[in-house]
Amino acid sequence: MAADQEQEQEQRRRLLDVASRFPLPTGCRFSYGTAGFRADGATMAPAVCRAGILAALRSLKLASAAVGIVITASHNPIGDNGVKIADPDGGMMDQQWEPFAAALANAPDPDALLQLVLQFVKDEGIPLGGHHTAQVLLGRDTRPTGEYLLDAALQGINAILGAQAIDMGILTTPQLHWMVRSKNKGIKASESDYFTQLINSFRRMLELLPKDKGGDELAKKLIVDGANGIGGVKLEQIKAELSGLDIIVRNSGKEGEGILNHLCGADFVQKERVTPHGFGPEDVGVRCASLDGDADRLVYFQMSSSSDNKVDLVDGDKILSLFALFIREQLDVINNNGNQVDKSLPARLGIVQTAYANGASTQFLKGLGLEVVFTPTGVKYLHKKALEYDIGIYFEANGHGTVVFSEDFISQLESLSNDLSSQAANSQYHAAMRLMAATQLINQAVGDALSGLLLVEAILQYKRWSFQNWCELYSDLPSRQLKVKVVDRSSIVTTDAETKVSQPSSLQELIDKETANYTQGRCFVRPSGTEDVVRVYAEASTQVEADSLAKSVAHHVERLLG
Ligand SMILES: CC(=O)N[C@H]1[C@@H](OP(=O)(O)O)O[C@H](CO)[C@@H](O)[C@@H]1O
Ligand SMILES: [Mg+2]
Repeated sequence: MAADQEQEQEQRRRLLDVASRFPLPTGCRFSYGTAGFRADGATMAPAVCRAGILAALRSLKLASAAVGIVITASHNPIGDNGVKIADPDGGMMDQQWEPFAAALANAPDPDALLQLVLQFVKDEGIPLGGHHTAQVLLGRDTRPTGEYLLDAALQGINAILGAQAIDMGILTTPQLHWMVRSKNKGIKASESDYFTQLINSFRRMLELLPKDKGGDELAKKLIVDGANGIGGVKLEQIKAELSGLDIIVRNSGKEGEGILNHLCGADFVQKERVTPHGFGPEDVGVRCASLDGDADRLVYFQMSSSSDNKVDLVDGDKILSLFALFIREQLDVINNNGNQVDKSLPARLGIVQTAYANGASTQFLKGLGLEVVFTPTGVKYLHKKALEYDIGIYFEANGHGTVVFSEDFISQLESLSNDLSSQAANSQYHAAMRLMAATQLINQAVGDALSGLLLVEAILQYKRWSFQNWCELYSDLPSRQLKVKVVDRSSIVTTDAETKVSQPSSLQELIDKETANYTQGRCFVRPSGTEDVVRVYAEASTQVEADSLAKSVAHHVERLLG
């Protein structure tokens, strides 16, 4: 008993101590947004330290399963930084804990922080006190504030008795998510295990290419814009082992090549539709890809003319469409009744998008007879929805997405592959093996630009499609995104997967009225979860109309909300 009391005292002392080491600057208010806490990197230490405490508590709550902490601000400017927590399955932290995360980050002083933790631990039945262990894996991107914030996170984790922090180093965000997931599955979870899985499954995909398909081979050359972030660094490490591809990394993050996310990266290319820094007329007609600063987003582009820097863009919606076509084709081959072997693989295939998905993509996917559903913005919503299917494919238009397969589906696929293995020349067998390789290649924890890129490359080779073939799958409707600064963005409340404003109610009426003036008009507004702005999105049949619709709605937002 005395020992227990001593531990309890020690636990309290540690929490008070760490909180006093990271006082909350006055006027600072953190909210757990679309992707965790984000702000100017120099102000983030208190929030990151408290995220460390939270991650350790989460691991304690979940029977000591490994939990992850990623220190990154993704595509945001180099001065920003952020922190988010990965759950044991490698996905985003359960949203039920977000209010506690925010309350903890905003606890005004050490006493308030201690009381908050003790109350939460009691309410949630968390075994705090040193009898149980907790494990937290940490990763960070290349930002200059990363190391300092990592230290803050370590101090937060170490403030919880029994918690162990494992620094996995400088990583892409999806690498850390993959490591957390793998560790909890009992699979080897080091960086080299991650690379081995990617390289081997990519090779496997190429070995399974049909030998007798006509058409041109895909050009081997691929130029990748690494956003001067961690993705380019990692790609440089493995590119020599990616057979069948000749990868050139630009904006690779090497000294002197440029600034993280500045005039480069997936967010820049997708929003501006121009070439990133470091690309020029000599690249016309070459297939190019662009990653964001922490390499969880991927878009493709190609310059069609040397006279300007405009690009033909393949965004997340078209990557999704490519994946959907490929997976559906394999399922069709497997389930085609004309096959020699009477085996089938029933699978519910679901496509998950957000309101930012180009209307033309949704129409295209629905036209294929696929089930398409919508969620609010943010991977935490899309991923969760995708898990409801045997195979769920989700993407945000900005290039963040992946494919998830249910355990049940994978085991059925495995047993089917075994049954068919005696018929190794059979097309059914090949289709099953291709799907198996895809489940290995794609990062099922979270969207991953590197694994996504390799799956794209394998599918383009499989289909013998050029960039142009892919790009012409459908034509995007012209669209425009604007940001509006308002006094309090939280005064906008949305509903119907963010497609409608419920408050202030007059705003939706105005949006409807404006939209009705445009052919194929669609428009919605929502408060950003990562920046202090309201976002306006508009689509219409011409660029001029899309611009004009976005502008007039932005004007209403400004007028109503100041
Ligand atoms: C329109 C847009 O691109 N929004 C992005 C952006 O969220 P906002 O809540 O819109 O700021 O950052 C998120 C995190 O990276 C990403 O998931 C999301 O798609
Ligand atoms: Mg990112």
